[in-house]
Amino acid sequence: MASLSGLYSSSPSLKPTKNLSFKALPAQSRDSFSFPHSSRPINLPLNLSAARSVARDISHTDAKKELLKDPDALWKRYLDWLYQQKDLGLYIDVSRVGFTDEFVADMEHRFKAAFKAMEDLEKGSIANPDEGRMVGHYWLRNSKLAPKPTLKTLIDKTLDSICAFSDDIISGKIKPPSAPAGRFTQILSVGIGGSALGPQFVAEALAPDNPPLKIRFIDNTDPAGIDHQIAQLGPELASTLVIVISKSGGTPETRNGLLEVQKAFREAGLNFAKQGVAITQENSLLDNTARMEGWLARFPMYDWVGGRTSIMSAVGLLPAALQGINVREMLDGAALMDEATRTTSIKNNPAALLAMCWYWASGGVGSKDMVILPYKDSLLLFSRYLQQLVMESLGKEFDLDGNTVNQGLTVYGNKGSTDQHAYIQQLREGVHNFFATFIEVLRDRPPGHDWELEPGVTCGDYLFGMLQGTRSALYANGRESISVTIEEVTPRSVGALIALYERAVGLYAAIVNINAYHQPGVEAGKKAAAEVLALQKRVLSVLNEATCKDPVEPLTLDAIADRCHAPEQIEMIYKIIAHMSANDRVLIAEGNCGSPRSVKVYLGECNVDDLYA
Ligand SMILES: O=P(O)(O)OC[C@H]1O[C@](O)(CO)[C@@H](O)[C@@H]1O
Repeated sequence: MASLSGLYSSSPSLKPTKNLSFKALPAQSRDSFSFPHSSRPINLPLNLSAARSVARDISHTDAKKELLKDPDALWKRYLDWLYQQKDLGLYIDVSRVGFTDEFVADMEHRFKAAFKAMEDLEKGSIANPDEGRMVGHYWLRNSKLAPKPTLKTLIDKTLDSICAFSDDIISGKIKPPSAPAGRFTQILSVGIGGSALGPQFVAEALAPDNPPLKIRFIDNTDPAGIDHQIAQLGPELASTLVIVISKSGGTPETRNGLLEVQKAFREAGLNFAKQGVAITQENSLLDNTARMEGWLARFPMYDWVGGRTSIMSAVGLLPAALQGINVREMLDGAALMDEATRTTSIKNNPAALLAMCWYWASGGVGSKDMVILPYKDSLLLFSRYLQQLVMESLGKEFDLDGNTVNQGLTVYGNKGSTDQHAYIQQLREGVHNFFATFIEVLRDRPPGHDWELEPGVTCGDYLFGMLQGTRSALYANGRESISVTIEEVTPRSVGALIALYERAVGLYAAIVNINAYHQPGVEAGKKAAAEVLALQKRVLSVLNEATCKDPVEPLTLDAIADRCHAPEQIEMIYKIIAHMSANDRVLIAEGNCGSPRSVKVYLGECNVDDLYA
């Protein structure tokens, strides 16, 4: 299983033939809302080296105490640093982060190079040197930026074809072959990592209550999870559009999800190909499979777009469009934010502001975690989305010069005020190893739906109060926070939020001198998983041989490891046998499972074909 070739063929690779037991192993009005800018900085006596100190705690600084004692000074700091992007109705408040003027001056210097690197990236430089790739997600929302006319055409044509296809699906012009309703009603999205998190976030944030097609996801190789999704579809499988998403086209979890779904289609007497859509790079295994099997449609992923920044490619746009989400608005929001984040002054660049605060709060070495707290249910998955964007981009062992740096920035969070009843206790009073980002949404409900549940107070006022209260309570105890405010959750604001964080990650990576666009660490786990499955095949083959003897020769774990030429893998062999046993596979184990050395194993029956395979 070390090689991924043949992944998309549907022949089962392991052929257990009989069950056995080796049981029980322990198992407002937008126009009227604007903030003024003041230009009076507050001098906080903290410096860059203090920022780099892991143990730094602003509650112990005189400056912090001064600010707390002096609401006017804090208000001035607020006004001085408040960022607003009027067209997007987006605001960023960094006043509750304790950076100093000296720190900002030092950062201005560092950001010069970062802005230049970003400019070069947008012009098509090989910004991902380890993989020799350009990094072009910014072109997706402004194709004029693409460094070659052919790329521009490709981006534009793909967007047009996504919109046309989804219109045809929604209108029923393209019908499922055997659905009584005559229209596709469901989407089953199969993909993992960047090929799932973006579509999941967008669906949760933006899908209308009654979308033209409802979406569900298979984003793992958990058989029970897959069964659950298929079972939930029930007879609607016949009107389900299955979108298989994989940039590489060779990710095992996605391959497995596809094979499981194809099996369900066969069992239901349905023709999968007529309901299958692939989003992948040209000529990938998935692409070739889809082409050869004659799937309903194929959409391209590009070499120059990374999985975790693929939300504005077909990966995010097709599922969104099919749910009735205005994808062009989402792209416009992102494009506007891209423009805003090209400014080369930190104070006027929202992404640079974020990156600077991350650097300050985490000492530029990830010494504090970033807790993302959107106070809006529909933004629940934002922190999960950002987890991959930030951690897969910034979590790197080496810098661009080959020095060991073990960089990163840990991201977690769910939503407020829900989390106030879970872990905010520790954030306020416990170990001081984080900084918070509040995401505030001004509009509580669509106009005309609000009511006062007590005189002068709405449900949304409570949510607002909880956010502001938590922000104040954290600050009063020396815990720093950033607040990002949007007016409403719309395709534009969601596009803008995504673009904001994409740019912040890119800038931060540049100031700490790492490659944000590769993920070498993920490969080690994938390789090791492939090795485990290869070992399992060897174990089965060895056991089969012993089972085919007359009389059957039960084997100890040592004997199995020996015959697999893998004595150093005895623990893994034990785990493989235990796992197969727990799943009623063909093993017969004698002895005491609790004491592995006493166990002897053989198969339920000899498979002669496998002997000569
Ligand atoms: O889209 P693919 O190629 O299936 O990859 C899925 C995910 O796997 C990763 O490569 C990490 O395993 C992510 O970067 C990516 O988003």
